[in-house]
Amino acid sequence: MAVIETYGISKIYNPGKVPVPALNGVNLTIEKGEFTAIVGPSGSGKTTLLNIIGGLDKPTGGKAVIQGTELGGLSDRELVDFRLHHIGFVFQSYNLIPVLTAIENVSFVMQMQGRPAKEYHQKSMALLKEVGLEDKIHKRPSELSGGQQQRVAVARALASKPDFVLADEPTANLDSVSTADLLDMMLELNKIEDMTFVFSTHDQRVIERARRVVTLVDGKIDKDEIRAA
Ligand SMILES: Nc1ncnc2c1ncn2[C@@H]1O[C@H](COP(=O)(O)OP(=O)(O)OP(=O)(O)O)[C@@H](O)[C@H]1O
Repeated sequence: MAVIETYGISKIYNPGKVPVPALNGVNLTIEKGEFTAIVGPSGSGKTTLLNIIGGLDKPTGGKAVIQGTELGGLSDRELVDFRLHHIGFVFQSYNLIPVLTAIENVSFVMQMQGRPAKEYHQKSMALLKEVGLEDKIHKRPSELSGGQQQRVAVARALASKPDFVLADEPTANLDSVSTADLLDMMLELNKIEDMTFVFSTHDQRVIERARRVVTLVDGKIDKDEIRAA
């Protein structure tokens, strides 16, 4: 079963009198274990598509199916619960909780899922080790570099044992060394854990390392390239 399927997704924003078309008939299937970049010019619909796949926004037409569940068939409450258990989110601005330490930020999702304290503490330690931050577990976000904060964000995304990780411009605020390190880490998690990653990016160095590159132009898929591993 595919992890992500979209069928004829369209999205028209209606902020004022003039409707703004953002997506126009997007059909996309992403299988488990893919490492896919969504690219395209500014305004081509990348964030809108990721928000719809992540159940953060609803399409005007068409449907998004995640691991066999059609998101449009869920109530708002069910959708919140579905996101918590099925999708890991990474944002360009990291979105860590400032007053919590690295380990508390990672544990938070598992606490919300109602997992026992012992389990989430051990799991958070293991995840922070996996992203190379075992010596920073008690640091708050303000005490970490941008690259380190984004590593915590990836560890947090993985904590929910998601079906896939969705990342909107994850390297937008990182320097080139941190970008390369983050990509190495994501590729390693992809290889070792078969974790599916879908991310939007403008960064050519990130695009070069994707295994599949889906290009959006004016809200439509213009190109879909699969690269040899
Ligand atoms: N909340 C909104 N209200 C109105 N129009 C919006 C809204 N969000 C996005 N749009 C419009 O929808 C279109 C697609 O925007 P989107 O942010 O998905 O593109 P993008 O490819 O992610 O762009 P960027 O690379 O600049 O982040 C654009 O024309 C944008 O102005």
